Amino acid sequence: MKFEVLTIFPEIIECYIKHGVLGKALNKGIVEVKVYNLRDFTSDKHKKVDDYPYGGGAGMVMQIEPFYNAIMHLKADEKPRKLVLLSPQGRKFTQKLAQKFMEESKAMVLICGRYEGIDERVKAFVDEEVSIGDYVLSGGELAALVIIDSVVRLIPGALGDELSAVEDSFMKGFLDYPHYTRPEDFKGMKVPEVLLSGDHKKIALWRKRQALKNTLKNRPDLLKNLSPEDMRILKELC
Ligand SMILES: COc1cccc(Cn2ccc3ccc(-c4cc(N)[nH]n4)cc32)c1
Repeated sequence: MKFEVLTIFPEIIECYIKHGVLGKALNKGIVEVKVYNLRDFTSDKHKKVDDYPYGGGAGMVMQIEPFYNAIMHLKADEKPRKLVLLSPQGRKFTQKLAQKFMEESKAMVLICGRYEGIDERVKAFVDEEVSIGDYVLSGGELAALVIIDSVVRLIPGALGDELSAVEDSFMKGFLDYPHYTRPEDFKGMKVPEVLLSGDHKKIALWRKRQALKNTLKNRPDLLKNLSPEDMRILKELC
């Protein structure tokens, strides 16, 4: 899968993708990430990318021309790609949308604005406008990295442990269970006995109960379409 990122801060993307799961996926050739500096698609000597908003108001707005020139440059190879604009006003990004992007797109262009946003006319050239949450970031780069990271984790072979992607919380419709590792006793804080029992059936049940308990407490909105068994466990918790 190929990601092409349009930004005025390429170093934000380049620094992050070298590490962790993404770094391994890049080294395996499962993923390719190309970053384009929008300033390279300007036509003035100052490489200007923003201007004052028509109609007045605080801050600056990013001009359409660099985005248009960059998008046309990418489209010149006539290969299919999904163009995604990051924005606080976009469609909410979820694990389900990450799965959809992974399944449907061989290549994605992630368009990152800055300042108070970008000229509305850029939206005529994109397929999706996506928000990663109900809060305002300083630009689209972090949102682009969230999308790249969560989509890459779903690509078969990317994690090296197929179970991880499948087991990831949200895939099952509720939050994750608690995790523990050595030491067994840290300043009197002990690992739950059941996890030391070796009884895999008991451990699986304990983990399911804990996951449902966590979900009921922090994200009851996720508790939809539960299986009869999960519903039974949930009722015991209430
Ligand atoms: C457009 O409305 C804005 C109003 C005030 C500031 C900003 C800053 N900003 C610029 C480009 C940009 C791209 C994405 C995001 C963003 C995405 C999510 N989920 N939160 N924030 C924020 C961005 C934008």
